[in-house]
Amino acid sequence: METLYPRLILDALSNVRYPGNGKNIVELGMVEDDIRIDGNTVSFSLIFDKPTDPFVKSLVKAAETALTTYISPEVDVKDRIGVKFRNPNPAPRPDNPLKGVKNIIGVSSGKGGVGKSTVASNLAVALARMGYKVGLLDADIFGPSVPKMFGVEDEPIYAENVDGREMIVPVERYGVKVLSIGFLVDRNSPVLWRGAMASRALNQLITDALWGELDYFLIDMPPGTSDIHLTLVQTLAITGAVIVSTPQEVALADARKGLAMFRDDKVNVPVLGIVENMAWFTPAAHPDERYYIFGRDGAVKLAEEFGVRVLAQIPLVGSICEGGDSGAPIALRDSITGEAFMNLAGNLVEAVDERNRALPPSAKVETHS
Ligand SMILES: Nc1ncnc2c1ncn2[C@@H]1O[C@H](COP(=O)(O)OP(=O)(O)OP(=O)(O)O)[C@@H](O)[C@H]1O
Repeated sequence: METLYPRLILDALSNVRYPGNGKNIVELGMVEDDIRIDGNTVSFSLIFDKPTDPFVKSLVKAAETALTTYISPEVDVKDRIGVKFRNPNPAPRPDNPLKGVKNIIGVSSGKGGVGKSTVASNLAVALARMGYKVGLLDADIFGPSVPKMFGVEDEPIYAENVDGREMIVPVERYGVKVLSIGFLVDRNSPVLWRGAMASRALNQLITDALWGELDYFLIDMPPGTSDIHLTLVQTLAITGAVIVSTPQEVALADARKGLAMFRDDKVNVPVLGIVENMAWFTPAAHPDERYYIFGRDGAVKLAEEFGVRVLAQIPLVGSICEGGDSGAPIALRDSITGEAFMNLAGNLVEAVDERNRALPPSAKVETHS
């Protein structure tokens, strides 16, 4: 066998490619400058970014094989390749950034404009009226309407220094702690740009905000299925999802996609139930009459199909819309409609209790970078 020298070793190792980017381990700087040669015996180290690199074992094996194949089968390198990591202890992501929060509920819809924010806002107020500690995060980048529904659009947002970290203080209204993506991302900027900004801004609203102790943390999610949903399930262990739909066919078709997304193996968020909004129209002058203008019981049938609860049927009434516009959700009032949202809150509490008894806590969705 010819005499070994470092260049020969490096030339042989340049045949080993890092899976994924196709570059060889020498040009990637993965071969440490510690090659030792003693007769036929060769030892050196390979440097990986982090211990979680999935290719550590296979690349060590490939490097051994490269030396015995391209130089000589007599090269003695087996079990002599060390492994080092540039970031041996990557800062662990906080497992649950909301330590004091018991239940995280995503309020979602397949289609825009079905009343998801109205339901989320009234549900939050109703839970607070029942005595629970409630937070509401408006994550709907396409139409952040929670600030308007709570009348806090022009409220200044303060930060408080906690242990050297600037923490955002949620606005408190009607017993609910509220923050909205609309506070951070300019509502007049184009949707595309907002999308790019949104994931970071959302993370900030979750991890850099003083949510404190909460029984229920509601998230008004964007309609449909999007990157924002992925960001949320990766940042938070969501207890369960509530799907809002009208009885209309097009809304139901989209709600079905939303249900499938939450149930997907990779997302795996339990669906707590469906809220049928605008279930019927009741004119103010004829409170006993019901007109099924968007169809009848569509969401109820969808719930049956997927084996989930109907958490509430909310009628289409002028006072719900007025409540939203005036910044005072209808659930604050003791009216028939206010009562509908109190019932929804009661049913949700039951569904969450049942879910927590039957299933282990949700886990965040892990992805490989
Ligand atoms: N049950 C209801 N009765 C009367 N008006 C309603 C009802 N539900 C929602 N609305 C009104 O419908 C409009 C849309 O509601 P909302 O903003 O809650 O929908 P959304 O699904 O969150 O929409 P987006 O996807 O744009 O965020 C609002 O003006 C709201 O006041």
